[in-house]
Amino acid sequence: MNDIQINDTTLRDGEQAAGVAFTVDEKIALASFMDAIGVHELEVGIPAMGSEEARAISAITHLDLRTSLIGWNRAVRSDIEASIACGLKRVHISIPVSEIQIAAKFQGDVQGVLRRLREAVQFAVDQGLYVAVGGEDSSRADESFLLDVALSVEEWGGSRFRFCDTVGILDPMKTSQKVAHLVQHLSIPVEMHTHNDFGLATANALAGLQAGATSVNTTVNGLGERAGNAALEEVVMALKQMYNVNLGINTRRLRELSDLVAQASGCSVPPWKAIVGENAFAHEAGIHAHGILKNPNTYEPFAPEEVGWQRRLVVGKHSGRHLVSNVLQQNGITLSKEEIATVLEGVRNLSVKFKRSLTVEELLNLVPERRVAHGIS
Ligand SMILES: CC(=O)SCCNC(=O)CCNC(=O)[C@H](O)C(C)(C)COP(=O)(O)OP(=O)(O)OC[C@H]1O[C@@H](n2cnc3c(N)ncnc32)[C@H](O)[C@@H]1OP(=O)(O)O
Ligand SMILES: O=C(O)CCC(=O)C(=O)O
Repeated sequence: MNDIQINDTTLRDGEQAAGVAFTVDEKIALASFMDAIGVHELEVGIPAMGSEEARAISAITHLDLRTSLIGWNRAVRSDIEASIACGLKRVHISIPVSEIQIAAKFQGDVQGVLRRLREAVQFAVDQGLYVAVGGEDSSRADESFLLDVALSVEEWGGSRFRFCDTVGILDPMKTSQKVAHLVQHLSIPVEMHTHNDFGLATANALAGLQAGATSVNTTVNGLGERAGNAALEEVVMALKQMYNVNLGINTRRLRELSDLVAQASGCSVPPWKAIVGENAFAHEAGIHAHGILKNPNTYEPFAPEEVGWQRRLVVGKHSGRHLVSNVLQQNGITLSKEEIATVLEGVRNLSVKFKRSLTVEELLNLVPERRVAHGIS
């Protein structure tokens, strides 16, 4: 896996999450941040929406960012004209490719769909634009029809073809087979766009990359339609840690970026969220904390600092004596084995009562008074 490009679509598919609406300033701030950390390409939105959306996209095109900017379009000439009016030099043109989509949206008129696509691609190419095409619902499309569409795109001057698992129904094995088939026959790069309806978006995106795709659509925090998309932070860190692919992205700012997107979207990140969740590097359980105190590699796939986090050891219902005595020692208190056992019992009771882990102060309050008062060891 070499020369992989991240094309982040937080500002397009991410914003399509129900209830999410970024302001112009938020779109500018997010684009600038992703540019600053080295994301290669940004799908900045849908110019055909007009008004605020077009204003935000125009503003982003005027920022003179290093990252490439691409706008999302239907296979409609006026959509592409709207992209040009925003100052975009790259357009993504989407076309449904599955029977179910073509039947619902174009009354099953396959030839009409292909005609629309050809006209749109040729118009965009004639305007001197970089043209990428997305096969909407590629995963449910007939495989030979999908390949014919992609080969036609290549012939018409398109520069990239996006394989979309629009409703997130693939698993990594099937993704790999379908994407490998496309890659074998195409000269243009293939891009992955995977949805998380079965929790497999990141796994499928990686399977597609392993099968030869060289670009991948991501969103920060996995934000996006329904259950969301492949998460930027997951794809970037999996590539780095599992496949030794360094994308040149400053991963130390991923958590900060996650916070920005959570704030702008109003969608908070669950504590257990991979890479950026509050608990991603937190340890409470006795056996885990005991291991971590000896060697953090026992229960961490990589150091938290790599993504802008810090390790947290918290005392709670599942903690054991090693962690409790470690925290107490950091506060100048050394207890006997029996005393630790008593404190631990108090920790378990209080954690259940409070339904959370304890603060250090709450832990200290469980220590026999004379010990705290005199710091006796
Ligand atoms: C899988 C995806 O995520 S695709 C991206 C989806 N994103 C969005 O829809 C968000 C932004 N969308 C919008 O603001 C609006 O839908 C617009 C501006 C694009 C179009 O708005 P409207 O003209 O009001 O149409 P509406 O959204 O109700 O219906 C979609 C129309 O686009 C057509 N269409 C859908 N996909 C495509 C396509 N890839 N190429 C050409 N036409 C298409 C539909 O057939 C329908 O056309 P019709 O009006 O002739 O029946
Ligand atoms: O780019 C496309 O063709 C559609 C992308 C998309 O959002 C999807 O298929 O879910």
